[in-house]
Amino acid sequence: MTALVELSDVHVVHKARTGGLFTRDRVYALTGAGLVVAPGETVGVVGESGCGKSTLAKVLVGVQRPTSGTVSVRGRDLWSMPPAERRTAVGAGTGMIFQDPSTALNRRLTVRRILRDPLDVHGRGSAAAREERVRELMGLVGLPRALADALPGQLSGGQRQRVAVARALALEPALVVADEPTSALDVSVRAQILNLLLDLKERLGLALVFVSHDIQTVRRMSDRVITMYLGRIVEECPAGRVTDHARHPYTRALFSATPGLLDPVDPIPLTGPVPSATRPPSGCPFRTRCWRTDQECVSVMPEFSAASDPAHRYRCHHPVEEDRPTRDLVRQSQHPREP
Ligand SMILES: Nc1ncnc2c1ncn2[C@@H]1O[C@H](COP(=O)(O)OP(=O)(O)OP(=O)(O)O)[C@@H](O)[C@H]1O
Repeated sequence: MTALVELSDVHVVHKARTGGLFTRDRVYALTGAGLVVAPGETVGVVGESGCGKSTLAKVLVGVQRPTSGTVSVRGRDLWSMPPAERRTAVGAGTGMIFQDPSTALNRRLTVRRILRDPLDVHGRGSAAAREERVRELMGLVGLPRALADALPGQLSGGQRQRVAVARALALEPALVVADEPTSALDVSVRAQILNLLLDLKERLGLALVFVSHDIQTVRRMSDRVITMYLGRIVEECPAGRVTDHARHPYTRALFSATPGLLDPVDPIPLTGPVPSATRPPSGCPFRTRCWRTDQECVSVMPEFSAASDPAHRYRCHHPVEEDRPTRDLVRQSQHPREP
C-alpha cells in the first residue's frame, strides 16, 4: 500500500493528570501503534472512551509529537524535518475537524477571517487569490456567501461545523482527520455533515480518518476499521467484514452492542471496567474483560496475526473463528474461562 501517512511503533506517554504535581504516574495513551493511511481511503477508529482514539488522530496530523516511534508523511520522517518544513508538510498535507465547532472556532473572528487565517499564515497566493479561495471554500461546504461576515455565534451548529470543515480544507490537504465531528450536533444535521464529508472525499480524493463512538456510522463511512483498546491497535479489518468476521473478541463485542446490526442478537457483555491506562494489565490488555482468557493471555502480549483477507489483522491468542456467528459468542461469553 502506498503510504500517505505511516506510523511506526508510535508511543505517546503523558504524565498522569491525577496524583499531584510531582506524580511519577504515567498514562500510556498510545502504545506501539503502527498504521498506514493510503491516499483516498477512509479509516474509521473505534473503541471505548480513553482508549487513545484522539491521541492517534492528533499524531496523524502532527498535532501531537510521539514520545517515541516515527511518523512519516509521504515517506519523510515528520519530526526530523526542520520546523518550517514540518509546518508545511503537516499544514499543507493534513487538516483536523474537532468534535465541537463552538469551541474549535474563534468566536471573535468572522467566517472570512477564520478561513483566510491558514492561507495568510502559509502565505498562499496574492490577497485577491486568498479572497477567491475563501469564496471557493464556502461553496465547497455549501455555505451561502452572505455568511462570510458572520461570527460563529450567529451560525447554527451545522453551519459552524461546515466552517470547521472548510478551514480543514483550506490548504488542500491530502488527509483530513475528523474526531467525533457530529457528536455535538443535533441529530437532524448529523447526516448532512457526514454526507458532506463523504462527498468532499470523493470530489477532492481525500483520505479521511474518522473517529467516533457511533460504531454503525464508522462502519458505513469507512473502508477499513481500526479497533483500539487501552492505547493499542488490536484489530484492523475491512469495514465490510467487521460485523460478522472480526477475529478480536473486543471488536465482536463492540459491534454486537450496536442496535440494528445483528438482528436480533443480545450484546456480548463486557464485564468490569476498562483497566487504568496508568497501570495496564500484563499480557493482553483486554484479558481482564475477555471470556476467552487463559494463562497465555495473562503473561504474553499477542503479536499481530493475519486473517485470510490480507487487509485484516488482529492481536489475539484465541481469536474468534472467522465465520463464527456473533450469536454463538453471546452464549459463550456468558460462561467465561477462568485464567
Ligand atoms: N495531555 C494529557 N495528559 C494526561 N493524560 C492524557 C492527556 N491527553 C490524553 N490523556 C489520557 O490518555 C488516554 C487516551 O486519551 P484519548 O483522548 O486519546 O482517548 P479517546 O479514546 O479519544 O477518548 P474519548 O473517546 O473519551 O475522547 C486517556 O487515558 C486520557 O485521559
